[in-house]
Amino acid sequence: MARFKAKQPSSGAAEKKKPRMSNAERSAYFSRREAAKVLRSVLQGDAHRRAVASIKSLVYSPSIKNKKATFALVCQTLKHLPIIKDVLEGANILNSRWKRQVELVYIITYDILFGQEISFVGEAEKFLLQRKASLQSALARLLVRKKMKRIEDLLDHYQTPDVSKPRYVRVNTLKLDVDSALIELRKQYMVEKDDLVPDLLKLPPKCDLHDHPLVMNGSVFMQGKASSMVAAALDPEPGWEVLDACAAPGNKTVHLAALMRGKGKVIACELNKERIKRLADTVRLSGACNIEVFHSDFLSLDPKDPPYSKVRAILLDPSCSGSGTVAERLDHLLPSHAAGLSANVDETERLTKLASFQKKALTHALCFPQAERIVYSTCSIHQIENEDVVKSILPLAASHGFRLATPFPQWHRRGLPVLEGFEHLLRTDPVEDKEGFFIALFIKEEGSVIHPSLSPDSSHLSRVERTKRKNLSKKEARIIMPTLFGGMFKMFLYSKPCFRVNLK
Ligand SMILES: C[S@@+](CC[C@H](N)C(=O)[O-])C[C@H]1O[C@@H](n2cnc3c(N)ncnc32)[C@H](O)[C@@H]1O
Repeated sequence: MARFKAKQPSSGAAEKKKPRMSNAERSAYFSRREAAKVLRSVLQGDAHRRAVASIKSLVYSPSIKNKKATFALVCQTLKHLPIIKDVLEGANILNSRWKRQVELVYIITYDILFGQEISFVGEAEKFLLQRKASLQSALARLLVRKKMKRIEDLLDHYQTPDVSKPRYVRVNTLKLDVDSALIELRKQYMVEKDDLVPDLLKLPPKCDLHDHPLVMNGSVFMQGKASSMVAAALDPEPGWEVLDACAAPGNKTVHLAALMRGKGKVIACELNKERIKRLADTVRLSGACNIEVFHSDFLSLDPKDPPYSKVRAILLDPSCSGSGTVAERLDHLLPSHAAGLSANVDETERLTKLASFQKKALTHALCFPQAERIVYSTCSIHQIENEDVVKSILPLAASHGFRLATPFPQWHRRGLPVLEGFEHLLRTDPVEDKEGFFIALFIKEEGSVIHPSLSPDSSHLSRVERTKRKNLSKKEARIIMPTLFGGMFKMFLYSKPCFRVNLK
C-alpha cells in the first residue's frame, strides 16, 4: 500500500517537492483500492464456493465511497481476469509482496492494459507501470498462442451471457404515491407501471438509479420484479402482526410495512450481526414506523412466547443458493462460472445443507399458533430448495390446517410437476423472466383444528440444538449493542421510538 507523507517544511532549494495528488489521481488511487477490496471478497468467496454478498451489494455498501468507478473497475477486471492472469504469469514479474496484494495487481494491470491510462499514483501502480513493456509483450505472446488477432476475440473466448433486463423500482408508498413517482421519474426515463405487482415501475435496462434523489431518500427502492412479488403474495392486512423470519437486507421487510400502510407490526428477525446493520439502514431509509428489528436465530424463537403468539403472517425468505440471480449478481464473471464448476460435488453438498435448513425453517414457521398466511420464497432455480422443500412439509402443513394457495393466479409459470398442488407454486425463469425465483403460499383454512400432538413448539429440533440456539442468540444479542449501534445510530434509535432493535 502506498503511503503519502504529510508535506514537510522545505529544507533548501535543492529539495524536490513531492507533487500533491490531484483530484483525479486521488479518485483513481482510492477507487483501485476499493475495487481490490471488493474483488478479494468475491474471489475468495468464489474460490471456496461460499455464498458471499453479490458484487453489487458489496460495491453499494456504505463503506465504498466511489461507487460508480469501483463497480466499473471490478466488473471490467473480472471480465478480463482470465487474460490478466495469463499475462501476469507470462510476464513473471510478481514477487511475494505483490502476490499478497494480487487483487490490486489485477485491477492496476487491467487499467494499464485495457483501461484509461490515467493517474498511476501509488507504489503498486509504479511497480506495474515500470513493467508495462513486459506486460504488453506477454499479452502479445498470448494472442499468438491463442491464434487471435484482437483482444475482443480473446474476450469472446470467455463469453458472457446477456444480462440486459428492465430496471424495476418499487415505490415506497409510505413516502410517495405511485403517480408522483411516475411523474418524477418520467422527467428522465421511459417509465411504465408493472402489469402484475402494484407499486412497481418498469424502466429500460441499464438505467443507473443509484444516485437518484428518489432512491437516496427512500421514496423508491431498486427491487426486481420477482423479489417484489414475495411480500405482495403474502398480502398482509394493515394492523396485523407479521414476522419476516430471515429479513436482511430488508427489501421485503419494508415492502411488508408499506403494504400494511404502516399499521400493525412487522418483526424483522435476522441472525447475521453484520447484516443487521444493513437491515436497520433499510428500515430507517423507508421511514416505516412499525418495524421491530430483532437480532436472533429464527429457529430459536418460541412460537408460544407472547411477542410471537399473535403473528398472523410469516414471510420466510431463507438463505439459499442464489442460483436464480447469478446474472443479476454478476456471478457469470466469476472464475468458477467460467470454469463450469457450478454443479460440482461441493455444490451438491451445499444445496443439501441449504435445503435441510430451509425445511427446518419452514417447519418452524408452521408452528406459530395464530399464523394464517405463510410465504416461502427463494431466489434459487433448484428443485431441491423449492418444490422438494414444500413437498417434504406438506403433511405437517396439512396437520396444522394449512393448504397451498395460488399467489398471482394470472402468472403463467408455476412449479415443477413433482408434487400434488404444484400448479399453486410460482416460479420465475432466469432466462425468460431474467431472474429465477420461487414462491409458495400457505394459508390456513378458517376454523381448522391443530392436532394436539403437533402443538406449536420447537419439537422438530433436538433439545441440544434448541439450547445451543438459545445460548447463541443471547450471546450475540450482548455483542450487538456495543459493536454495531454506536454514535449517531444509537441516538437515532433512542430519539425516535418508531422502530426498535430488540435484543433477546
Ligand atoms: C435471502 S436473505 C433474505 C433477503 C431479504 N428477505 C430481502 O428481501 O432483503 C436470507 C437472510 O436470512 C438470514 N438468516 C439465515 N439463517 C437465519 C436464521 N436461522 N435466522 C434468521 N435469519 C437467518 C441470512 O443472514 C440472510 O440475511
